[in-house]
Amino acid sequence: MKDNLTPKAIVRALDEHIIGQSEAKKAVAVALRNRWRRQKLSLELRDEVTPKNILMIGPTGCGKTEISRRLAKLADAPFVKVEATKFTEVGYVGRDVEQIARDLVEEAIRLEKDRRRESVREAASKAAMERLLNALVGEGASEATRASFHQRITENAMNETEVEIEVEDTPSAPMEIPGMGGSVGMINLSDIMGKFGGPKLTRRKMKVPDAWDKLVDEESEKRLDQDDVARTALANAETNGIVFLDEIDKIAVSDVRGGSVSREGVQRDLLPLIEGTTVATKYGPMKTDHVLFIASGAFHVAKPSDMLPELQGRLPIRVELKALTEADFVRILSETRANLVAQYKALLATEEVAVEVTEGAVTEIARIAALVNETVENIGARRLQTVMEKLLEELSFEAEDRKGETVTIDEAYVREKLEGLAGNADLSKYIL
Ligand SMILES: Nc1ncnc2c1ncn2[C@@H]1O[C@H](COP(=O)(O)OP(=O)(O)OP(=O)(O)O)[C@@H](O)[C@H]1O
Repeated sequence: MKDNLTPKAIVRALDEHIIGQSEAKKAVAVALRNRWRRQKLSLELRDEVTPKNILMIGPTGCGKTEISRRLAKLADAPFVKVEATKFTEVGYVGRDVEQIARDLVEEAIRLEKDRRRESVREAASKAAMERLLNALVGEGASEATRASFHQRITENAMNETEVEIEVEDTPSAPMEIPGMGGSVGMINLSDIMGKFGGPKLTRRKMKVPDAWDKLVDEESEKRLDQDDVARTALANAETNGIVFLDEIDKIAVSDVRGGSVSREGVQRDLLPLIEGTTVATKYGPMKTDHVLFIASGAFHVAKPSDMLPELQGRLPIRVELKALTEADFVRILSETRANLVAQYKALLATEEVAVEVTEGAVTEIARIAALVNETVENIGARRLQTVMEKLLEELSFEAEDRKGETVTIDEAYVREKLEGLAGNADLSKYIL
């Protein structure tokens, strides 16, 4: 983690994307900084300092996931989101919660590979191009022919051409080893194959751009030190991993139909993971002691005190997030980086349609989104997405006929497209 990511710097960075919710931002910023601080301690003390996990309480669509995801991105930390209710489904067995740790490691592997691919990209691209050219013109072709095909490929002139290349067989779905139960026994067939005489090769026909991607991928993989990737990723998951446990309130409440046992069961199963345990993964054992858990829920029905006392104790930091208001919606649409308005503008600009959205239009969009949330169902800022999509539906479809035009979206435009829908609860239920 970068030294300059102080709590204040983290909050500032989050402010660029998320409106309000300052209490939650502060809490996650401190939690993240504490990890950096922990790394500075003596080994003896370092082991004693465990993360202070966070419980976020707030209605749907108010920024709980977004804050956590952005935090992880900022820190380059492996992040997984899990719905706690997933484990109450039929067929659930206690050990399934360990899959969370395995997913975290997989995510860490993905991050680590992405990071390292950059350094092998040049060599991998070169080798991939050689293989692609061999497949297209044969190994014996003259330098001139190769050069001419090379140029056509890079100029996208061969995007529709099909080519047959020899590639590693992509692994089929993981195979379960009978008797080992749950996902512990999930072993990838290709992992076994890899251990016995290298991967299987097959010939496959595909379009040139797909072949290119596949070959670059293979050539990059070859150049990565897989053992070192696994070692680094495992350590990264252990010290920097963040798990977002959504809908924790849904497993806290008792169920009159007898679901309470399994819900309490899930809480019990989650406990060791949060307290710190060692989970077997395909890259080696992973300790969960220092993983940061952010649990979240609306807690409309259940209260945090309905959770098992041990679990409550493991989520010592409580923050409340507020429901978003019409004024927040205006700010989300105009102040956040890469906001929805900017996104639609950029998308339509690719078709040479210039879109201008007036301040009045933004206010009106926010008003309608808040109105529909109030009359139909409050889904928070997610409503902005459905409203914006509806507003621009027609223009998005007809863009090809409006090349070169500038379209101004003002208050009247928004009213014309949306007012009838917003005023009618039945209609907006289906359409907005
Ligand atoms: N405070 C906010 N500022 C900016 N955008 C927000 C804010 N809250 C939510 N959003 C946007 O709304 C969408 C949904 O938000 P998010 O995923 O954080 O919901 P949530 O609070 O985690 O709800 P749930 O518990 O239902 O998952 C995201 O696309 C996010 O960008």
